Amino acid sequence: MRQTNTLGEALETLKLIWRHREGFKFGGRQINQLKLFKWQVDLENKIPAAVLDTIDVLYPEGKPRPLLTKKNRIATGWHMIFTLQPGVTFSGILRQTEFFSDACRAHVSIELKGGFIHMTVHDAKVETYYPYLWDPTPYLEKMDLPIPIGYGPTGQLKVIDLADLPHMRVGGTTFTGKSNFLHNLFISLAKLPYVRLAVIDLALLEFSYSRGFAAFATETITALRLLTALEKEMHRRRQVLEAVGVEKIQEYHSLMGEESKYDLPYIILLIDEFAFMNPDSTPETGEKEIRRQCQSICANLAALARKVGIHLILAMQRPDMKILPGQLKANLPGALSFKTIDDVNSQIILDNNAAANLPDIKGRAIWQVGNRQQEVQVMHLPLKKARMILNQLRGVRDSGEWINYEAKRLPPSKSSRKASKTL
Ligand SMILES: Nc1ncnc2c1ncn2[C@@H]1O[C@H](COP(=O)(O)OP(=O)(O)OP(=O)(O)O)[C@@H](O)[C@H]1O
Repeated sequence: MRQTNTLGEALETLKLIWRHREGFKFGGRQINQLKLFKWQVDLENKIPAAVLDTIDVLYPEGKPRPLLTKKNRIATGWHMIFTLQPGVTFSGILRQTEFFSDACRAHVSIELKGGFIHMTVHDAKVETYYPYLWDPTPYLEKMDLPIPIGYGPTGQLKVIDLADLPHMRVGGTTFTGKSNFLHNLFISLAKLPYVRLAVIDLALLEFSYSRGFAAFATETITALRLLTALEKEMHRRRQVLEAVGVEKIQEYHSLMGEESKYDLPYIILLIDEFAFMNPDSTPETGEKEIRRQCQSICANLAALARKVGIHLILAMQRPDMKILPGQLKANLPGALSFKTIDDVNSQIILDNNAAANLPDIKGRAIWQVGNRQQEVQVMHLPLKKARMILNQLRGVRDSGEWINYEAKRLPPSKSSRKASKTL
């Protein structure tokens, strides 16, 4: 009988002997078929076993505990359903998510559905590199603002509709891929002819290539002017929608026809580094006031602008509670976090430690909406390629600034509208 070296080989051999019902040797020892079969089953059940062990530790014997009623192997890992016993609460289990993640060495999401606890353990592996390749066309039938987030464990590209989301927060320490993602986002949105972009680049993240295509500010004083113009535009749009008796920009577009997407385009505001708007990090009174106003307009836009088609993406390296207070965070429901330097930073962005435990892979991040999360690998878009794509878009689009925030003129001129439609 042959000697096996690896686990894979051992399992292959198992299949063979199962058919022929003979004993065989593994590592020099005679293993009986039944033992090996049990070993395979144990391996398969490693995750549910880790979850049950964690429950044993968290809910000592004799005390009420969640009871496993169903487990299924799914493409991305395991899905388990638990019944809630009297004395066990959903929020109590949710608070223990980190323990389950640690025990399974995988991301765990927990939800309450129909009175049952649904736990999903994502133990599938994510590939380490994907180049930027993005065509929004197949998504436009169902989505207004499709954006690619990254590839998940199944090798599927996670695409979301920013129009539904409606705002996002992006975190992660330096050199992990945050800027790359923002360029992904910018270029992907620039491909949509009924989108206008605004960038506040306080971190000087090389967004200067977007000048003339997007409204652009690199200092807090110009950022304040830009934000003020956007806030006015938000109020103007609310009146426009009110006048025709609709509540949301989508209803306006469907009532007034495709053409109206160019009269009332979506506006996406991208801010990096949002923490530079913290008034407490400057001693100058004048600058403090500018930052305070910037922050307050951002909070207003996050709370009120989604229905009128203005969407925010706020990126930050080291957020704190002052820069991302609970209310603002609640209004930015989509979160993408690259690796953070510690649990505290991960907690601020995601409300859990998942981003601190990410592997050291550039472009690897956690995508989270509510308590659903998944690990993704963001596509790599080198700056040179971003510049090249934008230059091609400039060729078919009006390259004049669509928003003259100094003069507070909005929305884009007729000429830019005509040019956009040819894209
Ligand atoms: N998705 C990705 N795939 C492969 N490489 C990536 C990816 N994202 C970023 N990189 C590479 O990792 C390095 C850091 O990326 P990036 O500048 O985006 O990080 P960052 O976190 O924004 O850093 P900083 O805040 O200092 O600008 C770059 O060399 C970039 O080319």
